[in-house]
Amino acid sequence: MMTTTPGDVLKAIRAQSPLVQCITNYVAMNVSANVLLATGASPAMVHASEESGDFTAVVGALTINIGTLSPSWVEGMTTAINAAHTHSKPWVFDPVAHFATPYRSGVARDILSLEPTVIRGNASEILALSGRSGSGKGVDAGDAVAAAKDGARELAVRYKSIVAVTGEQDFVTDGTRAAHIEGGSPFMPQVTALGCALTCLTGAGIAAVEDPFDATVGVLAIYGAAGREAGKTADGPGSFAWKFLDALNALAPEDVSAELVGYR
Ligand SMILES: Nc1ncnc2c1ncn2[C@@H]1O[C@H](COP(=O)(O)OP(=O)(O)O)[C@@H](O)[C@H]1O
Ligand SMILES: Cc1ncsc1CCOP(=O)(O)O
Ligand SMILES: [Mg+2]
Repeated sequence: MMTTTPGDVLKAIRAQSPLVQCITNYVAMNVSANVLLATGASPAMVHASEESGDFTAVVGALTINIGTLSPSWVEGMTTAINAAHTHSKPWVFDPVAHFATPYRSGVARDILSLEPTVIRGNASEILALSGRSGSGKGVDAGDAVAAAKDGARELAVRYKSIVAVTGEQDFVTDGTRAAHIEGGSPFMPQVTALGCALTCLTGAGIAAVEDPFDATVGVLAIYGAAGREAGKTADGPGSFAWKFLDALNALAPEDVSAELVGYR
């Protein structure tokens, strides 16, 4: 049984409103900030190396996303991750399309070697990160979550991380424990940067709750529940996007745990 339920994670985020430093990408900045605010957390997009490490010292958690990379951003990321280690702050890594170019792959490897608290990616990203071949198309997944489970377990052990693989049904593991999370909506992959925003929200979870495994499972369940709710009345990706923010905001803690279908 989980010591901290997904409903507890939602309550903790709302009660503490943790400050989350999101070093994300140009596409995801606005939607990620809105997702954090709607859920009850406090986002800040601070990425310049001149200040990123100083900022990490005062946040609840840091999130790193390589969606729109450049050398100056990588410097900002590295500075922030080093500060996270110095100040014992948990951090999340989102390896967006890391297999797409040699530059991206190299940066992802370097970041991974710093042992993120949580790695969150779609099935194609996690498959490729574990050294298996997949069929990702840029930032979009082309593989099923089930295909990435073995790789996720291996990555979790190798990097001492929690690994979250998302898709139609999500999978989370720390190498020993594992959970499956349902919910969401087929509109979710049709709205850009909802995965990136989930990575930022995972930062809020690990800032608010002690156990990063329970925190990650809880955040995925919150997302799944809000996605399911918004999908009930959405007419397409456009109305889904705003209904999803409203659903995150309106979510009741007692309605979150239904998304959690397997935990051991
Ligand atoms: N077909 C689907 N049905 C329901 N939920 C989905 C589906 N595809 C993705 N999701 C949800 O969308 C969110 C983002 O996941 P995903 O699309 O895998 O990330 P990314 O945008 O990084 O590729 C997750 O909460 C996931 O559960
Ligand atoms: C379209 C795009 N291009 C570079 S980053 C990005 C956003 C990807 O967002 P997500 O991984 O959440 O689909
Ligand atoms: Mg993504």
